[in-house]
Amino acid sequence: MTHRFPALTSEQKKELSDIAQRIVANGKGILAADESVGTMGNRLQRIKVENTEENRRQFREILFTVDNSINQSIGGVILFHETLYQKDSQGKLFRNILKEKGIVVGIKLDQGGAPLAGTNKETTIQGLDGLSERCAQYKKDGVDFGKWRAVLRIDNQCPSHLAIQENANALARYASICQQNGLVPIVEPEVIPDGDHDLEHCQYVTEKVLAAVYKALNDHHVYLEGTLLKPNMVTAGHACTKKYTPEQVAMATVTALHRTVPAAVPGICFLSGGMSEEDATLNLNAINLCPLPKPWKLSFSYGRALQASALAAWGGKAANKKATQEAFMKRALANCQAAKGQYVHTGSSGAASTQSLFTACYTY
Ligand SMILES: O=P(O)(O)OC[C@@]1(O)O[C@H](CO)[C@@H](O)[C@@H]1O
Repeated sequence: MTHRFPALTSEQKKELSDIAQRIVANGKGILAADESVGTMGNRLQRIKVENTEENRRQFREILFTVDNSINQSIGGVILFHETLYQKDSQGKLFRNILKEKGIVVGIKLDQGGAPLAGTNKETTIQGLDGLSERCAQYKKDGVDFGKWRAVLRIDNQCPSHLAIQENANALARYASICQQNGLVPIVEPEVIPDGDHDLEHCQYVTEKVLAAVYKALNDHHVYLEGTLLKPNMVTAGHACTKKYTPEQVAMATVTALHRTVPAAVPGICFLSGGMSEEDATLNLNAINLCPLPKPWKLSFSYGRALQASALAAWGGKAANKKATQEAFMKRALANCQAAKGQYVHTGSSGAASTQSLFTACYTY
């Protein structure tokens, strides 16, 4: 039996649960700034900026050197490997800038998709080989949490039983390896919004996926108090003609979570999945106001929905630093309010904040 061979000591458990709780304390959420080089290239292309290491560094320097009060709304930042070792223009490591603000540093650990033969173009995620060594090195380099994104698609015969089981098992194996190395695993099974399915179908699939993930985490003896979940909100497919209110999205989302995610999990930080910045905030706010039991913190781990206005304001020009930081701060604050169910939409959002950020088949 498991209790005879404990996976973690009580000190290790305490460290993990302290880290997880710090990240989501008081309405704080996560800035997902872990775009791979290719994904960042797509973002920069839209604002006509070349995808060089220096341009990626410059944009991220602007985000990370925002006023210290950002630590009231951002508890953690997920970095890509390259960014973890980059410095600001004064020669200070980004990770130290973040830590001095009291922000927990995280790292993307998955290494992209591989096809699952015999399925309708489904994938599993790679990166388990050598993961323990990578985690150990990252921990030494000041990282306290990891992220692994599994992608599941709703389509003809999808997600298949194989894709659900395989991705759940990889997420659980990753989570176990992270915890052995002192990193809190962010477990991200994303049901992507591609397709014309309705809200009810997304809820059905999301429940199946989350139930499989928590079964696998239990099988792998993962300490749930030292994890965070990063799921999709339950929404209709991007091409669905029927539109749903934030309250309907919230009810479907919290129902799915309530049925599948144990109360031992300290926080659920949603991904934004191509929603506009404003929709991501309004939906999060409605989720926190949803009249169902909510034993976990319900917060955000947004990539696009925290950076779209900031990227548009920057446009690759150092002179736009102030406007960029203001745009970022505004979204961070709005989402922190939404994580407490206190966001009030004023109607004064900039154009960029209401634009859909959807990318078809957003796989890596
Ligand atoms: O959906 P969003 O909020 O833009 O991004 C969610 C996310 O998991 O997907 C991206 C691709 O892996 C990551 O950069 C990011 O952490």
